[in-house]
Amino acid sequence: MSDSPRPEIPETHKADMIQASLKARESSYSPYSKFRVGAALLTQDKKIYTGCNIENASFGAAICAERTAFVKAVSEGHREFIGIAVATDRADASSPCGICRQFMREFGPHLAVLLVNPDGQATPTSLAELFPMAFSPDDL
Ligand SMILES: O=c1ccn([C@H]2C[C@H](O)[C@@H](CO)O2)c(=O)[nH]1
Repeated sequence: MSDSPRPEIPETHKADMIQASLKARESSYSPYSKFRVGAALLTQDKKIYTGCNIENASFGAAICAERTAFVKAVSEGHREFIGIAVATDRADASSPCGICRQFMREFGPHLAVLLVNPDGQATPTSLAELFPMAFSPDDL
């Protein structure tokens, strides 16, 4: 692990990111788990892409909110990101799954992560903290 300071979402965008993640959560298609997740991803040039989890009758075909947001942003030409806010219905918030951590790591280790609860309270962390010693493009 590196000793570099934790990356942060700029104060100018924090409230918008929190609100965008909570709003994206409302689009969650989660009839099976009933676990709603919304994500808001901030690109280097300060655009916000949102995503929600989208489940499927073939359970393994579900996609998480974080990856939905990344897929939308990358497919619009973005490759560099500042941070992501992730909102769930849990009062103590919850943390991105392992597949999403790997997916996010592809686009760099310096990602700020905000874990948002339904009241909009946000716990700051980072991808480096959530996913130390990751397998990354540098390994290939
Ligand atoms: O980081 C995560 C973890 C889970 N989910 C979704 C997948 C599934 O629809 C539901 C329950 O696992 O939550 C996300 O969107 N992001």
